Amino acid sequence: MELQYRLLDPRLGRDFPLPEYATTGSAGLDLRAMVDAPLTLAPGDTTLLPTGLAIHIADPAYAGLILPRSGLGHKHGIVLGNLVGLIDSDYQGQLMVSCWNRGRDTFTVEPGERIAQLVVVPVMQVALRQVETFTDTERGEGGFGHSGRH
Ligand SMILES: O=c1ccn([C@H]2C[C@H](O)[C@@H](COP(=O)(O)OP(=O)(O)OP(=O)(O)O)O2)c(=O)[nH]1
Ligand SMILES: [Mg+2]
Repeated sequence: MELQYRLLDPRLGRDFPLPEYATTGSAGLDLRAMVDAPLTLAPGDTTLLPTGLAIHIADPAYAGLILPRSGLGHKHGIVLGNLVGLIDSDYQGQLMVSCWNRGRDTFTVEPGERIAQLVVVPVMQVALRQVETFTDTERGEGGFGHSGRH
């Protein structure tokens, strides 16, 4: 599908590549930290990073998810302050990345660095209908380890 975007930072597409799928099978588009200068993130700190990009998904049957990059998350402890960012289909503002250094070392975010990734996923909006009881299932209300560990 086509996704409309607006460039909010002139460096995108000039000094830094526009978001693109790295391979034909990639699910995510990398988002860049469009900070003016290197930004130091002490262990435990969280900062909101601009991406220089706005998207308008438009169709309520889709949403965007902002996810960590696995290399940054695993090796450097750089994940998202909100764990996962949810981008509504009617959101037209700048995509922002809540960047959390959950690691033990200081991390410096460089201008234009790929800091997170955007995945567009199908979504189903539901019609809520209140009932008094549900049709029985094998699981019923069992959860949270109810089926054991192994
Ligand atoms: O990582 C994120 C998460 C959200 N957003 C934007 C897009 C999203 O559509 C909007 C609202 O997000 P959400 O509904 O998760 O936040 P909220 O705290 O409920 O804010 P609101 O009251 O604006 O819905 O903020 C981002 O840019 N980055
Ligand atoms: Mg909300």
